[in-house]
Amino acid sequence: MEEYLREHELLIAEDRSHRVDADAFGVASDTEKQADQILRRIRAEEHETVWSRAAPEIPGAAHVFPGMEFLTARETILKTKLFRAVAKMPKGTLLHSHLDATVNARVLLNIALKHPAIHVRTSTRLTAETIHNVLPEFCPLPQDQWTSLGSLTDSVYEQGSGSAGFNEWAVCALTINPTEAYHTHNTTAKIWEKFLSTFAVARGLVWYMLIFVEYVREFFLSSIEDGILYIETRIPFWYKYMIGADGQENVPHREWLLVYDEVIAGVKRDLAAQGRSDEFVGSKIIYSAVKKDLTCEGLEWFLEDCIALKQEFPHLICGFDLVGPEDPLPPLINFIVPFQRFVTRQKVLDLDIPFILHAGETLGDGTAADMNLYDTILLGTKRIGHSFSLAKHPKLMELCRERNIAVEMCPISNEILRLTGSMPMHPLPILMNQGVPITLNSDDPAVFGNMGLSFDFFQVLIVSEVTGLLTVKALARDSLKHNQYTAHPGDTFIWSTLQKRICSSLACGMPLSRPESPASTHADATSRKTRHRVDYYARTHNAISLWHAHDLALARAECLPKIAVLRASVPPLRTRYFAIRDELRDQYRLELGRAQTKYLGDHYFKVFDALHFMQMRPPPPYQLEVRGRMHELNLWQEGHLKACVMAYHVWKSEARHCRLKIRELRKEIAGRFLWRDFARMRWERVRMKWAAVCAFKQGIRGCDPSRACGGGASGSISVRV
Ligand SMILES: O=c1[nH]cnc2c1ncn2[C@@H]1O[C@H](CO)[C@@H](O)[C@H]1O
Repeated sequence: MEEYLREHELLIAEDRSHRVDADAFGVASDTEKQADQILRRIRAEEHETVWSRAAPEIPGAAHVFPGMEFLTARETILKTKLFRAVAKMPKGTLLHSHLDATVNARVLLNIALKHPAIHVRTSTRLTAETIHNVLPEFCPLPQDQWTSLGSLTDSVYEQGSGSAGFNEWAVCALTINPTEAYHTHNTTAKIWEKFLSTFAVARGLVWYMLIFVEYVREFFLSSIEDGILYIETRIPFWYKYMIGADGQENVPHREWLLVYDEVIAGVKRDLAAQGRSDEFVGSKIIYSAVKKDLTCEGLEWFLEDCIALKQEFPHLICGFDLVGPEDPLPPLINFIVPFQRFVTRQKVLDLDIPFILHAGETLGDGTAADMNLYDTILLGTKRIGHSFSLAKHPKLMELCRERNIAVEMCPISNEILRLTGSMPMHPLPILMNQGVPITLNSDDPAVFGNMGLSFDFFQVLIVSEVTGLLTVKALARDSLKHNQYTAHPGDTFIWSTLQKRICSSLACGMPLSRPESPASTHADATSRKTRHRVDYYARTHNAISLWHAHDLALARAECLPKIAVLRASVPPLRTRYFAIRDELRDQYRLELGRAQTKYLGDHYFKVFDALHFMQMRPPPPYQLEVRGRMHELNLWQEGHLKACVMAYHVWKSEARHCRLKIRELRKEIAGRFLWRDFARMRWERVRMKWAAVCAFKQGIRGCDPSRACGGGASGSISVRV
C-alpha cells in the first residue's frame, strides 16, 4: 500500500507539473502564494456554504453547484467572498468585447432617457398580453418630428406600470434572462435569435452620437473600476452612418473614431487629475464587418474602409474581424481572395492591420464553423476570438503554442449562448493546460450581465481545485502580452509600471490584512490541509515544474538564443559581461513583465552567472535521471544551458522523485565557484532567494550563512558581500 501511495503521489505530481498552474506557482512571490492559499480556503469554504446541496436554495436553480448556470447564480456570486476578492484583482487587458454590448442595460437606458430626441415605437399595440413578445424600436428623431404624444414612461400610460414597467420591458429586450437561456431558447440556434434581437434594440440607442459619447466613456470607466488597464474592442462598421445630434443619419465612420479618441483622452485627463493615470493606458479598435449577407465585393468595401481609417487613425485601428453567428453564416474560406488582397494592399501601403478573427465558436467538429479555425491560422490571425472548438484539434493547438497565438476565451458568453451547459464542462482548462495562450474576456457583458472581467475570472476559479489565484494572475499577465498596444515613446514607462502593478498588486488586492480574513487563523483543518498541499506542491513540483516553466518561458520569449549568443561571444571579462547581461535583463523586463523577468533574473541569470564565472575547463558530462529517463548535461554546450538550470533546480529543491547524480557536479562547483567570487564581482548587494542561499550553503564551500541578513514578507533576503 505504501508503495502504491508513493506512486499515486508521484503520478499526481508529474501530471500537475505539466499544468500551467505549475508554471504560475514557480514564478510567484511568497506574498502571492499566501494570497493564493487564502483564496483557496475561501473557495473551499464557499463550496460548502454556497455551492453545495446543503447550502441555501438559489431561486430558479434545479441544481446548485460551483460553476452552475451564470444567469441563475449571478446574484449569489455577487455575495460571495471569493467574488469580492476577485473583483479587486487587476485584470490586465480586455481584448474581446463588442462595443454595442458593453454598457449595462439600465445605465444605457438612463443615458438615453435624458435625450428628448429618443423615441420608441412598437410593431403592434402594447397590451399586458403582447408586451412580453413585442420589442421596442428606439430611434432618435430630428426635432421637427418629435411627437406631441405622451411619453411611454408616464405613469398615466395605460399598459405599463409607469416608468418602472417601461424600464423592465426595455431591459428585458436588451438582455438575456435565465428563463430564455435555460428554458425557452435552450439551444445555440434559438438563443442566437434572442441574442441578435438585443443588438437590434440597442442599435437605436447606441448609434446616436449624443449617446455614443457618454456610452463609450461609461464603458471605459466601468472597465477601469474593475481593474482593466487597456481595451481592444470590436466596433461594428456595417452601418455606414451614425445618427448625429440633428437626428439625421449622417455621421461617417471617421467621426466615430474622432469621438472615440476624444473620449479616451478625456478619461485619461480625468484620471490624471485624480492621480490615477496608471490605471488606464487607452483603447484600440478592431474593425468589424458582419458575415451576414456578405459578398466578396461587400467585404472589399469594408477592407478598403478599414485601410482608410487606419491611415487616418493609425493609433486606433488595431485589427480586422468578421463577426456574427458562425454556425449559420458563411465560413472564412469564402473570403480568402479579398483577405489576401487586403494583406497585399497593406504591404504596398506600409500598414499593419492584423487579422484578429472569430473562429470555432461552435459545438461542431469538422463543420464549416469549426473549420474556420484552420483558415484563421492560415490567414495569420494574431489572436482567435472564442476558439471554443480548438481543443479538438491537436495540430492547431500546437500551432497556437508555437506561433504564440492567444485565444480570446469568453466562458460566460459560451455558457449563455449554450455551447456549454455550465462552467465545469467548458474547454478552457483543457486549452490552458495544453499550453495554449489564453486571455479571458466578457464578449457582450451588457447582454449577459457579466460586466467587467471579474465574473469571468470567478467562473474559471470556482470550477477547479487546482487552478488558483496564481494561474488567473498568469492569465491577466498574458493579456498584457497578447495585445496590439504599441507604446508611444512617452508611454513606455507607464506600460511597464502597469505590468509591475498587475504582478505585484494582485496580492494586495486580496483581503490579507482584514480582520475577518482567515489569514491569521492557520489552525483550522482546511487551512492545515491547504498548507499541507502547498508544501507538498512546493516540494514535489519545484524541480520538474520549474524546468517546464523555464522551458516555456524561454521558448515563448525566444531568449535562449540571445543568451546563447551572449554566452558564446562574451569573453570572461566581468565588466563587459555584466553590462551586456544587465542590458539583456532590462530588455526582458520590458518584454516579459515583472514575473518572468524576476524568474529569469533570480534564477536563470544566477545560474548563468555561476557557470560563467567557473573556469572554462569543460567538465565531464553529468547524468540527470528524471522520471526514468537519463539526460546528459554538458555544462558548456550552449544548448544545454537550460539543462544546467534544471540541474540547479533539482539540486536546490531536493525533490524526492528526481534522483540527480550531481555529486560530481557539486564538487565541481564547490571547487570552482567560491564565495569570494561574488565579492570580486563587486556587487554591493546581491539579492537572492532564501532557497538559493540554502543551496549555496549546502553546496558551496565558503558560504557563510551569517552574512545573510534581512528577510521579510517577500521571502527574499539580502546578502552583503
Ligand atoms: O460571440 C459572438 N460571436 C460572433 N459575433 C458576435 C458575438 N457577439 C456579438 N457578435 C456580433 O457582433 C455584433 C455587434 O457588434 C452582433 O450583431 C453580432 O453579430
